[in-house]
Amino acid sequence: MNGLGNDFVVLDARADALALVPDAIRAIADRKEGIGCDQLVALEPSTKADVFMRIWNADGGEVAACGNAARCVAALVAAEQGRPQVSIETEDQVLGALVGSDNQVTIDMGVPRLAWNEIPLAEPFHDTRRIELQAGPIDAPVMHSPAVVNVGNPHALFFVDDVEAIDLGRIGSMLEHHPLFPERANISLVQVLSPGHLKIRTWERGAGLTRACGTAACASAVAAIRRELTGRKVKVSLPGGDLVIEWREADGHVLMTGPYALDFEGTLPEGLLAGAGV
Ligand SMILES: N[C@@H](CCC[C@H](N)C(=O)O)C(=O)O
Repeated sequence: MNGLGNDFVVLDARADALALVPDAIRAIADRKEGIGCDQLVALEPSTKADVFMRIWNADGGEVAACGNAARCVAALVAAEQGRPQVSIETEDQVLGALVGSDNQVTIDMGVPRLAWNEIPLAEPFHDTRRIELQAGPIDAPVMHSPAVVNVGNPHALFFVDDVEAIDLGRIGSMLEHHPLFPERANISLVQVLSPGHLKIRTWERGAGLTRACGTAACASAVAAIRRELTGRKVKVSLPGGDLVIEWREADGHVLMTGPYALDFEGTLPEGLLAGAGV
């Protein structure tokens, strides 16, 4: 499946438990030898929600949130259950979802975490709207003072004049592994096009440059709203398409709305996992 080009292999492990080791995940995610995806997702039984969604990045590391995959999984479960409202448990929280008849899915991503130790950062910062971090030559940093937000996973958001002018592919890994981020971080460039419209590009932790990152869109909107650059509802344009993000005033929840797509349905090719330790 994919959400705006952020692609996933979704495995149904509800009847038969899966024991995937990182080598197996990397083998499936490999774009040359395997199926190829940004994230691998397993559907598991849940006692708290309609389904449990386990998520691994292409590098084999397990993570607690994936906005685009949540829309895809919500659409699958809603079709199975024959109702538009479903819930998804993750390692982080239970997400509510509403699947529309127009291919659009809204996910309630919960309340963003903003304190330095919730991101987490390696050292205290009182104001996470802007933290001290410079990227580029010391005397002329091209990127500096990112906002940081956790929406189930850690994000650093660099506000820039033009997201296309920076070679994110070159500096993304270095920023992802910056010592300020003890759990590493997803790195985004954010451009304010208008008070209702952001444009972003994201280097994903454990996956690299992506066509779209749902949690990055949520984190970017939260950061822009905290800096009073936009209203509480914004369109976020990503290389793969658009999402609408609302940070609801009443309860502080972030709502993400966007499409999903089913690319292919079948079984894993035989031999793909041979020698991968499954
Ligand atoms: N593609 C996802 C985010 C996947 C996890 C992320 N790379 C992390 O390590 O936290 C999305 O759409 O949110």
